[in-house]
Amino acid sequence: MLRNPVLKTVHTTTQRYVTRQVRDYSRRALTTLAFPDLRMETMVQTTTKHGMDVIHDPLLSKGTAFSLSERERLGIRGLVPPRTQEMDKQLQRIIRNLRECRTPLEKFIFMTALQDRNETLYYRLLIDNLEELSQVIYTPTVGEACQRFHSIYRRARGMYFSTLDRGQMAAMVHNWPHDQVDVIVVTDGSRVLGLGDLGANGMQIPIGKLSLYVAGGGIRPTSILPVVLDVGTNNEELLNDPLYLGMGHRRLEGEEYYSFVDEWVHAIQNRYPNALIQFEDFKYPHAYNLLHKYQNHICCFNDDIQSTSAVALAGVLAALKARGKPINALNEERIICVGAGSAGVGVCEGIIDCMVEQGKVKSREEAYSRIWMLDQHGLLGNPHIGSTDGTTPLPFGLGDRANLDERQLCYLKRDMKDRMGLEDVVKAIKPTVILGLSGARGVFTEGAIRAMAEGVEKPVVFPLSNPTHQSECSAEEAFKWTDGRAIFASGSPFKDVEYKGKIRKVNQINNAMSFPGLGLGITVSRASRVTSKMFLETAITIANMASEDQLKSGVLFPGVGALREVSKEVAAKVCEVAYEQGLARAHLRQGVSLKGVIEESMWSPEYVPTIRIDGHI
Ligand SMILES: NC(=O)C1=CN([C@@H]2O[C@H](COP(=O)(O)OP(=O)(O)OC[C@H]3O[C@@H](n4cnc5c(N)ncnc54)[C@H](OP(=O)(O)O)[C@@H]3O)[C@@H](O)[C@H]2O)C=CC1
Ligand SMILES: CC(=O)C(=O)O
Ligand SMILES: [Mg+2]
Repeated sequence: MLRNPVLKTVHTTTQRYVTRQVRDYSRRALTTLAFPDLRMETMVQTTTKHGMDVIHDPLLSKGTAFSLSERERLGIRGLVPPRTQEMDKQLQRIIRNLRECRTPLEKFIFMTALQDRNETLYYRLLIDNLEELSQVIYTPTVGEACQRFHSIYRRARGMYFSTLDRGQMAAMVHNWPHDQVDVIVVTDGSRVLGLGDLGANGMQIPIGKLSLYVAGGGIRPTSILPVVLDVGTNNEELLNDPLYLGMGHRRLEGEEYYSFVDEWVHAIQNRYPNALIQFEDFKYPHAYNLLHKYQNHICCFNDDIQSTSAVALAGVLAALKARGKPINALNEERIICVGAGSAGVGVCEGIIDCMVEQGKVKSREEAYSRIWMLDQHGLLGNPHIGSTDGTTPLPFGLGDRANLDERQLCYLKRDMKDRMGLEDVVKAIKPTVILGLSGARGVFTEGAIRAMAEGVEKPVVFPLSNPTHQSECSAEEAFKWTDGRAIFASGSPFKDVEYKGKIRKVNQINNAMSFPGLGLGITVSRASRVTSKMFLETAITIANMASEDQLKSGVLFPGVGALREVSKEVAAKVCEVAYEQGLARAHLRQGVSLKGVIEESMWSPEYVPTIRIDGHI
């Protein structure tokens, strides 16, 4: 009889399926530690494949590392070079070849080819060189890879649902070859990083994000699913490019759009009811509308809104600590946010939630008064100031600000002139923190940052837009304009800067620091929903990870190189919240250490000692 509560609750399916799960080497740790009833010490993976099919399956292939007896058993004797070479030798060769690639895009193509040949080796290489290679498979290079997707396309990965597939999605989801999917990243490609509408080319984003789930969060490579919802594109260049691989029509909008997404959500829910769905790079306001539509009904979140908010809040809290202030003094900050879209509003909502939670503001309205928000027209201010009748009380006519929605209107400053430029806003309010989520290169001007630096000893300057060339300012500019005093973080990596003979530390604030841990925590606890408390606690967890010495030197929290460590901490906190909020469906035995379970649950890229054909001994 099956007594594993996770398998019992989650997979109300056949004995054959459950047995396959338990035999899966990569789940061994989870079932062993959390659920000793199902202790399986097997080191064997079975397959129905044979010969070349084994070698060409990236999830099975060991390349040159197949042992002689395995080669015999799997019918691949003579199909690979004779000398058995273990992973360390393979890594040496791969790294040598990778270093010979001349451009970041060549490295990207090289990494993709490796992933297509041998996923175990791909993830080993990625984990061992996470800081360097995250810049290849993720931001900034992934941006160029998306722009060039239709030119560099080689091999299928992930699933596409297009307008050709209306009415077919429920059947189509069964084309995906894996019965268990834990994490899905889905985009409609409408706002890819700061690069705009890239249509179906956006597929590289879910693929890159999911690689980080595996490498940084220990999610199994067989349990991830990258998805593009191809609802068309409004990108003229792509529409006119004969090599473009997506649908050649303009984007669906309105009811047609939302019913398309709804069909997909239902189809996915039907096949993978427990999978975590991450909405990624949907343009504003679709991003918010979809989040609000689904967040209380399925296990989902929006990465740009929510996990960006967690990691940006972590950065701001850690910056308070670096300035010697307690983290519950957030309400004393004066914050400018340049960008009033999904990420800008999402990040500011997270800051507001935190101020309210800290109890130092009397109301949510008071918290809003601490944040000044700008969009591409300038400050969200009072359109009546400066007119002949500057005293007309709002909301009687917002003029051409009427397009702002209720989320953005909360930040509107009735006592300040609408559309003030950044430098004027800085001079008027003397900010302590400036956040960039605009996707617009260079909007943190020299004048604005210099003016900010006059009013605060340690200005917190976070240009968070991606990829690098869309950043609101560079690290070098920020340190130069603040005379080296900035506490700096960017969305894509910059190198540390030497200014006046001293190394100034650059931090990376990217949602990649939070979503792998979140996904791990959700998967281990089998939480049914993702809640705002999970993001708040994620932020506090990350904010508390740097040592005093690191904070003093300008390091706010560990970098991408330490992502697995960060993910363990985040996952433990997310699990804790899931149990506290009654959302967890995996039963933990009394006395079991949560961190221990999480650590043992993390998939690690090692070749399974023995691969065998199903049914053979
Ligand atoms: N570091 C990280 O982890 C993350 C970074 N990001 C980055 O944030 C950026 C924005 O993403 P997102 O919010 O989803 O995009 P949206 O398109 O939803 O929002 C962009 C916002 O920026 C405003 N904007 C555009 N140009 C300017 C300008 N010149 N000056 C001031 N504001 C401007 C827009 O104003 P208007 O509405 O008037 O057009 C809009 O409010 C992207 O570059 C993305 O890469 C996003 C998520 C995570
Ligand atoms: C990092 C990320 O999700 C973005 O720039 O959109
Ligand atoms: Mg994104």
